[in-house]
Amino acid sequence: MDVRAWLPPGLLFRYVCGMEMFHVNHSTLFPADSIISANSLTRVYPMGESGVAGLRGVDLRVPAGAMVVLKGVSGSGKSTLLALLAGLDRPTSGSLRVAGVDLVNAGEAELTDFRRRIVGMVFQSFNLMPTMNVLENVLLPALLAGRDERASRGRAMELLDWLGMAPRVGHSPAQLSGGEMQRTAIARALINDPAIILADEPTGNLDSESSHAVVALLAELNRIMGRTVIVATHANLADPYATLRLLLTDGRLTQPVAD
Ligand SMILES: Nc1ncnc2c1ncn2[C@@H]1O[C@H](COP(=O)(O)OP(=O)(O)OP(=O)(O)O)[C@@H](O)[C@H]1O
Repeated sequence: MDVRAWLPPGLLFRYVCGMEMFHVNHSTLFPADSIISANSLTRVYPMGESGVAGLRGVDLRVPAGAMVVLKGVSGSGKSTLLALLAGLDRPTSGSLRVAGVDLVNAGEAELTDFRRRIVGMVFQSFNLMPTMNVLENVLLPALLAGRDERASRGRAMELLDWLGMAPRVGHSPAQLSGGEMQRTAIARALINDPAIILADEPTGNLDSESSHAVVALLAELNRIMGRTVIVATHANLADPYATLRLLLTDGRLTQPVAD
């Protein structure tokens, strides 16, 4: 599905022609190197005597500007890997560099800064703040990052407008459909202009039409706006857009397929 069929009329022109908020092509910021590189990455969750292995030695290179589709059955380690890439969790052993940041040795302040500026996350369960309206949810990461409120409000409105959410900015999450909640979450993920979008089962709670729209949107963020996108999913919807397909099996990467 082409996102153009889904974008509100009139917005496509501004979007394709380069709105001010999408002027950075991040693939040019990390030209020579992989934006993600991991060696022997492991994560063992403390439990019982031996612990539970979430990842068992993952080697990974992701070129800047890639559209990665990460698959694997339930429990294979997809969420574990995304949490490490997002700096939400630390590996037990191995090395991990994302956008030039050493996520194994980074201090807490550097990690917080990394989470705020480098990555944007989209979750299956949306994770919107129920007491905040749509605009406030989108603004939150910008305010936490210490950005100018007035400028951020303008950017949030542009993003929400682009995502067809302008009529809903004052609504609370409980008043939204699943697709609208996910579009709000995508706007929130983009507010700090991250180089990398990490999406963990972003269509898991959506109907078929909204699922297609969200996947197409992520693909457009990759293709037109140069974001590196990693989508963990059971579904096949994102496959046609992938430039790199990865399969996790029991905590190990198997069958990396580059197009
Ligand atoms: N906090 C935790 N404590 C203990 N074990 C965990 C924890 N999180 C994940 N695991 C275990 O690590 C392994 C990988 O889990 P993970 O959630 O990464 O898989 P997944 O592929 O994302 O699964 P799903 O598709 O169901 O979300 C599983 O065996 C899981 O039980």
